[in-house]
Amino acid sequence: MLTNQTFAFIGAGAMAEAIIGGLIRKELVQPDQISVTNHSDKDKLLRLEKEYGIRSFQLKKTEVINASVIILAMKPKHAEDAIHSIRHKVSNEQIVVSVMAGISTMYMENLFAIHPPVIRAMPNTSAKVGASATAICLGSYASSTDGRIAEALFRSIGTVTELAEEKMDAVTGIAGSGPAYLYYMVEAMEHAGRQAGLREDEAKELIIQTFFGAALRLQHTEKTSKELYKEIMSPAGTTEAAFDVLEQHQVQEHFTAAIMRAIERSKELGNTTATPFK
Ligand SMILES: NC(=O)C1=CN([C@@H]2O[C@H](COP(=O)(O)OP(=O)(O)OC[C@H]3O[C@@H](n4cnc5c(N)ncnc54)[C@H](O)[C@@H]3O)[C@@H](O)[C@H]2O)C=CC1
Ligand SMILES: O=C(O)[C@@H]1CCC=N1
Repeated sequence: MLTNQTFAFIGAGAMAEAIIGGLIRKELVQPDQISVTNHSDKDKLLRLEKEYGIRSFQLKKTEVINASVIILAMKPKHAEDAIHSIRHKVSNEQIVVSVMAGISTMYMENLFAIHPPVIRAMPNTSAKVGASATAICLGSYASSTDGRIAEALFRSIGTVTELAEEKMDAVTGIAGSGPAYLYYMVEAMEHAGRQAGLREDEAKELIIQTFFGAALRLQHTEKTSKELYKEIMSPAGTTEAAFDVLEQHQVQEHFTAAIMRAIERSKELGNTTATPFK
């Protein structure tokens, strides 16, 4: 499904690179199927060309963007400017895939001069190692074939769930931002390891396997998350001692509130009013 497609990334930041890196690593897409541009950082484009063997291009010099799939990977606040700058370079035969947090398919559709199929996606940076949890939803002009192409793109870098658009903000707060919460917890484990005398490399190996093991266990059991952590707690043991501190500081309540704030922020990012193309 991907062998006949070509991909142009508009935006060459962390997320674009994670997707490009993942695609190339899986070898389902060849480097010559991928091109990339950004706003102004030529050095970054040169590095991407060198590291991944892909091609970079300048929007100004290009009439129609030369790709069957165009991936919008700029910050949400740049969505309007970016779409304005490409709207005459896109045809209805090209699929526009956006990974921007909060930005709705209708908002993007209104900014184009024509009606290209638009697909909103929310991947995460684990794409780089082929393990993103991505959700996608289809805009009003996207056909099921367009959806299958987008699904194949993201399936090559992890799992894909197709959802109703109103669920995309929840996905963004949980899975888009999700790896950051886990890395923050890893950082806490690293701090504790250091304080307790573990070398950095020793701690790292233990922490990574602990995360891997917990994820695998979760995947292969019917037990709830509560049952799983209760299973680890011996009466008056070490885990219970740790949970006493977590509960004393209401860590879970605060964590839930933090994730709800991310979901709310995704909605806020989408609450921009753009000037529709006339
Ligand atoms: N970083 C992450 O973990 C995730 C990010 N996203 C979404 O991906 C998008 C990009 O995020 P990051 O890669 O983190 O941002 P970033 O700031 O690292 O990269 C943004 C890129 O867009 C380019 N850009 C801005 N305006 C442009 C224009 N008019 N034309 C061409 N290029 C333009 C910039 O030059 C830069 O290369 C955001 O909308 C974000 O919501 C989605 C899921 C996860
Ligand atoms: O922080 C952000 O806005 C982006 C969206 C999801 C992950 N990173």
